Amino acid sequence: MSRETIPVTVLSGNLGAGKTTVLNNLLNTRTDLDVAVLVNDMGEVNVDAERVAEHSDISEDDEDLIELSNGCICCELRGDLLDALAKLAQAREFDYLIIESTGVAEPLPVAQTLTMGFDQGDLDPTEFYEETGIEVMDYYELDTTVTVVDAHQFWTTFDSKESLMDGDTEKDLGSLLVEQIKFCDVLLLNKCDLVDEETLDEIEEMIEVLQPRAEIIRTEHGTVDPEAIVDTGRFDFEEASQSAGWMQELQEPHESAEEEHGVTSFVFESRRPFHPERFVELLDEFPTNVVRSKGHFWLAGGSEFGLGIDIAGQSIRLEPAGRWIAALPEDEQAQYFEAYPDLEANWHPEYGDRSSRLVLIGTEMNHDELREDLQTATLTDEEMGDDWDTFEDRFPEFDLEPADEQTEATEAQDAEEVGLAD
Ligand SMILES: Nc1nc2c(ncn2[C@@H]2O[C@H](COP(=O)(O)OP(=O)(O)OP(=O)(O)O)[C@@H](O)[C@H]2O)c(=O)[nH]1
Repeated sequence: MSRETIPVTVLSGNLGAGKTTVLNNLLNTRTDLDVAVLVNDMGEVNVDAERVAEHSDISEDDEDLIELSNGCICCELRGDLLDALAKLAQAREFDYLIIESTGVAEPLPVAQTLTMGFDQGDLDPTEFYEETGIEVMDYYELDTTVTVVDAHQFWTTFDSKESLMDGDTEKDLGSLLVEQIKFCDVLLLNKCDLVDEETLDEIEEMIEVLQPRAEIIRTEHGTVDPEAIVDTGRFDFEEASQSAGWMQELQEPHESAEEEHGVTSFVFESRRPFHPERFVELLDEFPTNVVRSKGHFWLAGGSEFGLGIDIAGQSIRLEPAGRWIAALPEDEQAQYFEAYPDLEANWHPEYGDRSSRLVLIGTEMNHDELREDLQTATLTDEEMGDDWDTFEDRFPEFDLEPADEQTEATEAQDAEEVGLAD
């Protein structure tokens, strides 16, 4: 396949709607396209990029996977986005680009950045651009904008708008959802497995009012025919640039996601395991303004493997996140030490690589308080010396096969949607 410009699909959608799931499904569906991926994440740790690397053929060291972390490509990282794309196109040839934006990204400014390059009112030219003069439009062409909507969380997120209507001009996740719905060529109404038919019809009616133009596709677990979102040719610059928001967006200076939506993120890291009972209690009462949390953690008593955690709104999903390197046979450990030179520096003499790392994203979060709550759910000095198997444990049991027989497929089957409160 050869063309003058590389077509681009941009995936947007609220926090936890299923963008990474859609992307991974797409990458695992064979097409004749050589696809490159750019993943943007709010946190300083790009968990989404890690999950793409884990669940598809693309690895994190691969030049096909570009990560932009610690900010949002619709606001403070617009210049970085342009630089990264220009450098990527210069470095290698590929057929198609997919961009996964953060859950707080507005698709309209992302589309403007891709179609107008540095020619936007408030975007300062970067050093790279000053030196090379390369414009993103020399290489790329926006093909399809896709918004993934979480059907299960739809009304909760949508209604959160009403509480802020009383003269409060600050934008909230509800208005962000509306913006994401309004600006797209294809809308994937995802998580349909969690919602009854009647509710789905109601949601669709509302979406059609907000967005009469887009194709709406109902999906479960992000499964969609690639042809519906890749190389559709649906994005129309003329039409988009005449939309009410386009000019307004160009005239207003961009605020960061934090200023505009009150969204912040932070990373919690610990080299101590979580206490199974206290951590469950914390998750049962998890503050509702933590909209999204993802990462992996170490649970006292679970010395073999880490657990992946994925909280999106009210749903908590846990799955084995792979065996600790410290739990592998010595010859396999040696291979990891060779491949990852940094591993040794972070190796604990007794516990090896066992640790927890969670990214939390939310609105108006009190970082110190949350950090302290999480800290309190890890073992105390005294408990570190106790027999960890005697702690009460309400976490689901996961059986992993012996290390050498373990496959990604069996890990995926082991994922459990949990209601820990039950
Ligand atoms: N039941 C159900 N769960 C889903 C579906 N799609 C995705 N999920 C789960 O929802 C959670 C969030 O999915 P992601 O793909 O990470 O969502 P995202 O939009 O990339 O999230 P952010 O990058 O944080 O904005 C994960 O635990 C998924 O496994 C679905 O259709 N049904």
